[in-house]
Amino acid sequence: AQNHHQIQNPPPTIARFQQYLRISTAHPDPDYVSAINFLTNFSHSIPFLQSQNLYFTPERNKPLLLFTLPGSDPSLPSILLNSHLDSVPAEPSKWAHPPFSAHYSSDGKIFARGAQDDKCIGLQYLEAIKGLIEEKSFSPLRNIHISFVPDEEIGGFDGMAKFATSDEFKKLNVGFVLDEGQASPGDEYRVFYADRQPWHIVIKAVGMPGHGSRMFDNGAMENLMKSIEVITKFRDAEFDKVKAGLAANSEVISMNPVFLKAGIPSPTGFVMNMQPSEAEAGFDLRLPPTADPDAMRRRITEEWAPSWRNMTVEITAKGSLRDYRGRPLLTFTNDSNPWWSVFKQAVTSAGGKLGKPEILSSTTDARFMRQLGIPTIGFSPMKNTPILLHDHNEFLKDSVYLEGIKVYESVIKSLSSFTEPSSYHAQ
Ligand SMILES: CSCC[C@H](NC=O)C(=O)O
Ligand SMILES: [Zn+2]
Ligand SMILES: [Zn+2]
Repeated sequence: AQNHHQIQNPPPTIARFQQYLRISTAHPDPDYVSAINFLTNFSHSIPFLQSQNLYFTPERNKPLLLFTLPGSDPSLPSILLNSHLDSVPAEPSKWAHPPFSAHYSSDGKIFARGAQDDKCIGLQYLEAIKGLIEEKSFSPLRNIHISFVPDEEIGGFDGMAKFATSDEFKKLNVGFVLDEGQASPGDEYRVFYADRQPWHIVIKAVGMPGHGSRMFDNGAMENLMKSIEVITKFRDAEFDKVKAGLAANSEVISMNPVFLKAGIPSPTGFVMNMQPSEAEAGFDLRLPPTADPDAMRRRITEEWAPSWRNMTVEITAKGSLRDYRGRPLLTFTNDSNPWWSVFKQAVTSAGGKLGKPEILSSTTDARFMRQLGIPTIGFSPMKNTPILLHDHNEFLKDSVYLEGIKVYESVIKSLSSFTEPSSYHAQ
């Protein structure tokens, strides 16, 4: 039985989280303006915090909100805390509570699209800064920037991609970035040092059309089905490594069909006795940061879409696999990266434990900062929480949310006040 009791008088911190969650920034029609107004209003209660809106599209319909808390030594590289404003859509009829109602159940769960991905972290950054300033013992050395960016869920091309390559961004002199991670069902927080790189692949087959009763070679459907067989073998081999415990999901190459398009339409569906002369399939492929992209391209063109079988393929890499120096897009999580050590220590001293650093299965805006060579860690402090991003009934528990604010207070305090990477940068 579903719990329909709702907590009526939430504490202000939870009420603010609910308010942010009630603004629908779901695609395809995200209300960025209301989200930014809400965040800006809240920021007025935080002393010293400066804000600006940035626009990178000619229509100015995809605003980016940037807060800055000035440090006492602005010559040091700054830290950036990033979250995205947008969400994926939700199917309300499949949810126990409306996805934009932020229902607060009597067992402390806040249900909403975006509760985990990733409105929690955006507001937690601000709450942490507010908490630190109210304590009065907070005096950051470095500038702290907090960005709320549009369009992450659709690739970030009009959001973080444009911001990261802008003059405004360059002026921020960012030395270290925290971006979103994922919930952890266990006791340890998860932490991510790389994303996988998405490729969109569309394979097209052409072939002889003919009567549905005739058996002949080289029909478009037959050619596409042959490709799908080969691709399925590759997919199984990759997935078997995961099933055998030899690799994590995010350490292999994933390849999943996302659309099939063929057939001759008729008023009642498809013409059933004609073999079509064209057929098409789309795939979502994800490469771990150390994969060999050239070998992958060869495999696709030679084995999956061979021209001798009248096949063509379009491969669209949604970003790059290497940074501007030609190095894989990954952030070191060892002592060679002083930011990492400070971050880890700060989580620990707030009573948190970090799991083994992982590659993220999916793809975030972090890749645009790693592309610039800026160390970037994916981290959303949610432990003992089922992974519900992009799922029905996405929720976060109040206690987890509040504990996350404490973790960020510790992390922000440590990162903004340590000195070492000035020399690290200068060398
Ligand atoms: C083409 S980049 C797509 C980014 C997207 N991010 C979150 O889900 C993803 O599919 O991983
Ligand atoms: Zn996200
Ligand atoms: Zn997402």
